Amino acid sequence: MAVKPKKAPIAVDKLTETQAKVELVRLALEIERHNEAYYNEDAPKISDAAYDELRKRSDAIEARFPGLVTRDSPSQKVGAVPTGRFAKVPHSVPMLSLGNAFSDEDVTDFVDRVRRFLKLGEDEIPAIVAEPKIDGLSLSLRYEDGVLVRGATRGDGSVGEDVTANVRTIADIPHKLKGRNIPAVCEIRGEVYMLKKDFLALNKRQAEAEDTVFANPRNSAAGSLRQKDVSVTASRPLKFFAYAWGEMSEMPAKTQFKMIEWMEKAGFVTNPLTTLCDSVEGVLKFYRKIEAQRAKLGYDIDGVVYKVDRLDWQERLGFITRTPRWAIAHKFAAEQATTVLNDIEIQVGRTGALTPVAKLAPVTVGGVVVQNATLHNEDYIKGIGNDGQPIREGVDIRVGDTVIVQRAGDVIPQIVSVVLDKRPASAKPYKFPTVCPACGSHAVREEDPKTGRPDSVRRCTNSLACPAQAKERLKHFVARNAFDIDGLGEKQIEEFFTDGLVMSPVDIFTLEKRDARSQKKLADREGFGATSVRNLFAAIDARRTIALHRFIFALGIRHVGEGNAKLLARHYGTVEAFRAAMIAAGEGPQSEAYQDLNAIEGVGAVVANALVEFFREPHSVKAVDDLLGEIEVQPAEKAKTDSPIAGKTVVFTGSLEKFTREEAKATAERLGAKASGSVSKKTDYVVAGPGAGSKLAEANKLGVQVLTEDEWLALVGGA
Ligand SMILES: NC(=O)c1ccc[n+]([C@@H]2O[C@H](COP(=O)([O-])OP(=O)(O)OC[C@H]3O[C@@H](n4cnc5c(N)ncnc54)[C@H](O)[C@@H]3O)[C@@H](O)[C@H]2O)c1
Ligand SMILES: [Zn+2]
Repeated sequence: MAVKPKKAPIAVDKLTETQAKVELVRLALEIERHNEAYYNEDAPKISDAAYDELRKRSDAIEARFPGLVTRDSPSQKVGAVPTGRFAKVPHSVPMLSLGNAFSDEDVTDFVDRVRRFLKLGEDEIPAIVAEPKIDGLSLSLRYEDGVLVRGATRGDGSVGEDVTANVRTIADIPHKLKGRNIPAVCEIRGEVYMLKKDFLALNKRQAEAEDTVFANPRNSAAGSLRQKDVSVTASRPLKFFAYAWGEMSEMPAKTQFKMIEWMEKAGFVTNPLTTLCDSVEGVLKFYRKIEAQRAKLGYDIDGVVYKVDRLDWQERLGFITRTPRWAIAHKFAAEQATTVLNDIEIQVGRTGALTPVAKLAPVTVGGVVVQNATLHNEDYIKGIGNDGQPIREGVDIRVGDTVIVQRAGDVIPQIVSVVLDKRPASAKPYKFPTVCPACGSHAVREEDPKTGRPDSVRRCTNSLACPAQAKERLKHFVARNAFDIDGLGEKQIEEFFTDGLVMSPVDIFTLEKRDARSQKKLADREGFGATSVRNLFAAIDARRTIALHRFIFALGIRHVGEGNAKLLARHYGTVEAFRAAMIAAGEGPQSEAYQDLNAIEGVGAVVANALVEFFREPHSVKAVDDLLGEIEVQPAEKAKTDSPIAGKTVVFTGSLEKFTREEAKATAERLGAKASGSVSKKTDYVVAGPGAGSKLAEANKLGVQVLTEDEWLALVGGA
């Protein structure tokens, strides 16, 4: 792909009014495009820092030519207009953004502005509440008579999306407010976020199942909350901090700080770092303390928010278009650094995917030395995103390039841009290999049946004999959620595989026998000893009995992640039934076995085809059978087919009091029913607890049978 070197933009103070007008329109369109990707698709195309640059330029031009500001200007708007995916909810009190401070001086200016506006005397110091700025998405929760009735996203500030059902699955969010004297109407606002460790684990599971992986915890939280299928949201580890409010029929307190204390009493989780400060020095001290703790906090924050404590003063200060005058966000500097790309290395994964990794000249980014960065795939290097649209403005990445690396939280470092001015004349576009570096077989990009475009991933076609794939499959086999053998991790597999000791899963279980006969004892190896070998054999023996779902997951079949493995285990019950069904399904899509497999709720054609493909291969079946000769697979508890609710679809709604939603769903599934998040004509029962709203109404409209919690318990036999 030809790369047009970018022209440096004209400095703001050199623009003519006509140029400024054109530039503002161009910037507005570009910002709008990024807003759409960020807020509505949860998949930003550029870094936050690059986005903020666009906005800063737009703001600077507007500051020079105030006559050019229009109602459509980015400086006048919040977020993005919601998509049609969810019902729309007008906010009775708008949900705004925050002004930014980037330096200590900006903070001093903010406090001075507040003082001037309020005409405070020299000795009158406005107390300020400092709160970490959680990097998630804001949410408004409406309680009527203490009962949660609606959850809505910010949207464009005046209209948000109705995510009530999704919100009810978040454990931090009370369905009922605690305490007496709860105002009749309370709108509590705060941030939905995901812990960094939960985000990493989720991405790992998503990658294993070849499902969407998220760029950072914020996108992951936003993408998880904004799901049409509520059970998907329920399965995601979302959390919530309360820090603000919208419509309140009465105010329970007179200051910001006391309001937060009240929210905590009412049953919300509030951020424990929140601090009441009495001077500019105080807030700046807090800022530095939080900045130092940032990497150690369990969640991502992108700054500190300062708010005037007295609510009567907040009221007087009011708003300027999209931001309050009584608050400001003091942002942290982006965790970016410039370095040189020395090489691109291709790694071959368990399913044959060729993944390029950037080898960087070591550089410290946000306190951590970075030497590798992900390059995702071939198109990414060329400057093309997953949707076929340009990324980094279409600039490709070449060995020898000077690049800007970004590390957000614990996320794998990424290359956000290339410094074209520093590109060596000799740098050539990267040629992605078309053969596997591990085995020399052809590596191809299959066509994605959904889009008709080539899949973004190039794969080695030699799935059986490719040593790289075999080794990665073994690593997967012993992983934590698979066989999880103590003392046999990636490092040992790497070693045993290279030495020909363990080439296939069964070899793990014959290791002790073979070692007894061998001249070269394991105990004599570097780094091993009699005790560690004894422990290793004991750990292997402990796994000779394994749960069916772990066994299925351990096989490392494409698209079969932990969730699917559980569904399959529950459906087939025993390893014999599973094996027989998979082989029978290989007879073709018309076969009864295939139809049965494809009909398992949550499985679908992609997974079914991957399973069939695996079991069609005699070598895979042999590997499975060899393994079964050495181990015992425990049967799974099969979903019942003779229960009164077998085959029915059930929806739980309202704040359940006799059991948790998770329990109720598990019971339903165990008894062979499907728990769904939304009511339709296909719903058989709606189980409604107190405060049930739109779903109950929908059920009544469609004539779906509605049960109380007690009636449900009677139906399932108190199970
Ligand atoms: N990369 C991209 O393409 C892209 C596109 C759009 C926006 N963005 C990023 O989004 C941000 C701008 O978006 P914004 O308008 O939502 O503003 P913002 O994130 O800068 O500030 C407002 C938000 O802060 C949040 N917040 C967290 N803790 C808070 C607290 N204690 N008190 C009050 N609010 C708190 C709220 O959700 C609130 O809506 C920037 O960081 C920008 O870089 C990036
Ligand atoms: Zn290969």
